[in-house]
Amino acid sequence: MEAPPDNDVLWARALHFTHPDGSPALGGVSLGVREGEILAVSGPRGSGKTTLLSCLSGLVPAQRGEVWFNSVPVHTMGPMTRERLRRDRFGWIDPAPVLVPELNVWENAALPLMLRGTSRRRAKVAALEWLERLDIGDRSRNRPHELTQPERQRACIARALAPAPTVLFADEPTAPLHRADRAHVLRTLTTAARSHGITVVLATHDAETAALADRTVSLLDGRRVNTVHLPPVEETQPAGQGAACSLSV
Ligand SMILES: Nc1ncnc2c1ncn2[C@@H]1O[C@H](COP(=O)(O)OP(=O)(O)OP(=O)(O)O)[C@@H](O)[C@H]1O
Repeated sequence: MEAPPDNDVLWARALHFTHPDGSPALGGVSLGVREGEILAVSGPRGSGKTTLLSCLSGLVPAQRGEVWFNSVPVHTMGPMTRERLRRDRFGWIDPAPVLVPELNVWENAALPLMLRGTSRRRAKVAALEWLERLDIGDRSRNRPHELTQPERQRACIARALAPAPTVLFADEPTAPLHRADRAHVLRTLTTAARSHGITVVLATHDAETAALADRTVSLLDGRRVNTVHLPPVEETQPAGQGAACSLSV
């Protein structure tokens, strides 16, 4: 078995994934992510970005191929070990905000820290700090249903950053935000990642978002291609349809 390079925090080789209904999603994707790097995974809708992040993070095991985290094989781990790895070392941001409705905003943001064993008091301090940075400190005592969708997404981003994960998987993290909010939240996210040495794997079909990354890996139909030219997200229309793109393989 080929060993991953030492300076890659994540390394994947020949990942294949087919969904249970037979839909092919990844057709042999290999990549490396360096420590502290912000890597964009770009491609039009349905190109396999979410599936790739799910396999890299150990959320779902690829049917074929290898994933290594800090030179430890993830592809041979059992479900409990993968779960612990995700809880202790990884963060995840979904394209749509999902919060626990019974908890207020700071309790939601503090949850991953408390699951790692941090005291409630220290977790609260960290959660409030990140909520402030994301401009929703004044909503910290509200329940999720009292927030707007963009505010809920900011809370999810604070929740992902508060534990300073080794790797943050961000799947279209600014999808529910307005254009003006998007730039601010992305800047906060990338600045936080750089100052805390957090490695980010950022799935996006938006060229402007991908431009903030150190490097971009492009996907098309579950395979890596050299370039996918994506329009800024405002030019994609009508909503819900695949982004127009041109590619060079
Ligand atoms: N749960 C599922 N069951 C069956 N097929 C799926 C499922 N999720 C995704 N797919 C299919 O797998 C392929 C890759 O999807 P994936 O969501 O990984 O792409 P994506 O680039 O993240 O797209 P999007 O930007 O729309 O989220 C697509 O053909 C998609 O239709």
